[in-house]
Amino acid sequence: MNRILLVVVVLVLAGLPLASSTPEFWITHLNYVGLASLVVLGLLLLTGVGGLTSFGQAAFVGIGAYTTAWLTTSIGWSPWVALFIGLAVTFLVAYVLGAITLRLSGHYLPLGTLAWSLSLYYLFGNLQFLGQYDGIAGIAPIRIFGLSMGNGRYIYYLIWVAVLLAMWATRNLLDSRPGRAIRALKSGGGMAESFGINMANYKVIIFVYAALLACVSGWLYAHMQRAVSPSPFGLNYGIEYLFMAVVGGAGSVWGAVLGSTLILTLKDQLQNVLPKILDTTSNFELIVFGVLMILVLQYARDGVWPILASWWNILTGRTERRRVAPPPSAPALTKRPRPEKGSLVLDVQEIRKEFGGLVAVNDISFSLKAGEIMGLIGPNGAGKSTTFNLITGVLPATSGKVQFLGERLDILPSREIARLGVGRTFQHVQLLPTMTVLENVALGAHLRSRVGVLSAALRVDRSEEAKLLHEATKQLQRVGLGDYLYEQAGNLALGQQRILEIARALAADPVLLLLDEPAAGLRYKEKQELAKVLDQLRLEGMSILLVEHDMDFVMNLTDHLVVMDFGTKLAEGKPADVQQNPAVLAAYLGGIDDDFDFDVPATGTAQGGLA
Ligand SMILES: Nc1ncnc2c1ncn2[C@@H]1O[C@H](COP(=O)(O)OP(=O)(O)OP(=O)(O)O)[C@@H](O)[C@H]1O
Repeated sequence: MNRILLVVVVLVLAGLPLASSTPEFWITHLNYVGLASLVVLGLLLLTGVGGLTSFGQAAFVGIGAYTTAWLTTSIGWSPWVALFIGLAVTFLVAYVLGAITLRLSGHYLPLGTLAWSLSLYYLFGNLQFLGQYDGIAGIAPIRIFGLSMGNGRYIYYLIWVAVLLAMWATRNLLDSRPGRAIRALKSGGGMAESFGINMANYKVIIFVYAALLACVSGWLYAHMQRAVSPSPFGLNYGIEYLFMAVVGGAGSVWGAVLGSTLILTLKDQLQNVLPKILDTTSNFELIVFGVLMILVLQYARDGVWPILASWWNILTGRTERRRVAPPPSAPALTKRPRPEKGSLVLDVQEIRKEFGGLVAVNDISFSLKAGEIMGLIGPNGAGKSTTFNLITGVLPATSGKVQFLGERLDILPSREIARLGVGRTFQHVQLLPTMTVLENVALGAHLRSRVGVLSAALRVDRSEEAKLLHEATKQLQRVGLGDYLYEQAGNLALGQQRILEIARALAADPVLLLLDEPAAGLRYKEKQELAKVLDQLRLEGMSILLVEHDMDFVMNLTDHLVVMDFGTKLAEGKPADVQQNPAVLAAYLGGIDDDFDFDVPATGTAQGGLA
C-alpha cells in the first residue's frame, strides 16, 4: 500500500468518531477490531513469522483484563498502575509458560498451548476473588488528563493509537538485527545457531512479545466493557485470533488489522443476515463461517492481504521498485584479534565417530595453521562430512578431541563454536530464501552487534543497523555479489547461493573458515573468482578448511591435503605429494575414477577449474 492510501485510511479512521452521523454500532465494532488487531499482531510475529502456533493468546488477554479489573475495583489502584502490573504479571507467566512449552516441537506445541489456555480459563472461573464465572463488574473508565474514556468514541482513539504503535514497533522489530533472527526461526533455526544465535531465546522473546500485546488488549477491553467474565478469554477466542492471523496474512502488519476486520465483520453480518435468509434462529452462521474459512485456507494460503496488495499495485500501475544503491557507508564493526601467521589454529586429535557398528571417522588427526588452506578429500562416503560436522559441533564425537586456539570444540554446541570465531558454509545450501541477499549476510554478523528487541522496536538501533548492513555489503562486494544486494536469496542460481554462504560466513569475522563443497554447482569462471577470494583471505591470515570434490580446484588452491577413505586417513601432505601417493591413486581408481584428475600442476597460484 502506498503512503497516500495509508494517510487516507488513518484520516478516515481518525475522523469517524468526530462525525455525529457515524452510528454508535460502527464505533463499537471498530473498537473490537482494534482490540483484536493488537492480539493478532502478536500472533503475526509468533505464528506467521516464527512458525509457533498458539491457541492460547486469549488467556493473556484475560490476564491483562483481570489484573486491571481486580486492582482497580478491589484495591482502588489507578488503571495505569494496573496496566504496568498486568504487563509484569503477563511477562512472568509468558516467560515461564514459554520456557516450558516452546521446547515442545511439532504438534506438541499447539497441544501445549491448548492445555494452558484451558487451565487459565478455568482458573479465572474458579477463583473466588475474581468473581468466579460471574466475573468482576463496575470497572472505572480510564482517565487521561482528567478526561474520562467512558465514552466509546473516546476510548476508540486510545485503542487505535495502541494499534498503530504496535504495528510500528512490530514492523521496526522485523526490520532489524533481532528481526532477522526471528525470521530465521521458521526454516533456518539450525543454520542461525551456527552463527551464534540462540534460537530458543528468540522463541521465548516473541512469545512474551505477543503475550504483552494481548495483555494491553485485555486492559483496554476491561475498561471499555467496564466488566469482565471468563468467557471472552476461553479457547474459542484463542482459535478465532488464530483464524484472524491466517486470513489476514501473516506477512504484513496490515494483515493483522485486515484479518481482525474481516472475521469480526463476517461474524457479525452472518449473525444478522442468516436468520433472515434461512428464517430460523439456529446457529447456522458457525457452519457458513467454517466453510468460508476452508475456502480461504484453500485459495488464499498467504492470507487476503497479499492479494489485495497485488490488486492495488495492478490498479495503480505500480511495479515493485527494487533499491539498487548499496546502504550508506558506516563505521566498520570491531574485528576480533587474529592469531599470528603460521601459529596453530585447529588441532584435531584422534577424532572418532561411530554410527552403531559403522565407524564413519576412525581416529583421524590433523592440524591447520593460521594463513593456511587445507583440503579434506576422499571418495563418496569416506567420512569427510562427518569429520566436518564433528568440528562444527553438529555431531558429538564418540572419542577424540578438537581444539581451536586452545579451546575444546568437541564439547561445545555449534552456537558457542561460532562465538569463538569459526565460520562455516553448508553442503546443502541453507539460506532464508524470502529474505534479501543483504539480510541473509547481515544475519552472519549477528554476534558482532548487541542491538536488542526494545531498541529495535523503538527504532533507536539505526546506527548499529547501518554498521551491520555496511559490513554485509562489503562482504558481498568482496565475493562478487554486489549487484544482488536486494535480490531475494531464493532467486539466485545455486552457485551464487553457495557464494552468498561464504559472504555470510565472512560477515561473522571468523578466524577459521570451514567450507563444505564451496565449488559445487559453480561455473568455470565463478570457480576462478572464488579461488581468488580464498587466496586473498589466506594472504590476510585466514585459516580455511575445505571439503571438496573438484580436484583441480583443491590441487591448485590448498597448501595441505588430508585424504580419507572408509573413515581412515589415507594420506596427508602437500597436494603434489598426495597426488603421487599409490594408496590415494588406488582409492580413487577403485571408487569414482572421474574424480581424481592427475594432470594438474604441482604448485602455483589458485586458478580454479573443472574436474
Ligand atoms: N547420521 C548417520 N547415521 C548413520 N550413518 C551415517 C550418518 N552420517 C553418515 N553416515 C555414514 O558414514 C559414512 C561417511 O559418510 P560421510 O557423509 O561423512 O561421507 P562423505 O565423505 O562426506 O561422503 P560425500 O562425499 O558423499 O558427502 C557413510 O558410510 C555414511 O553412510
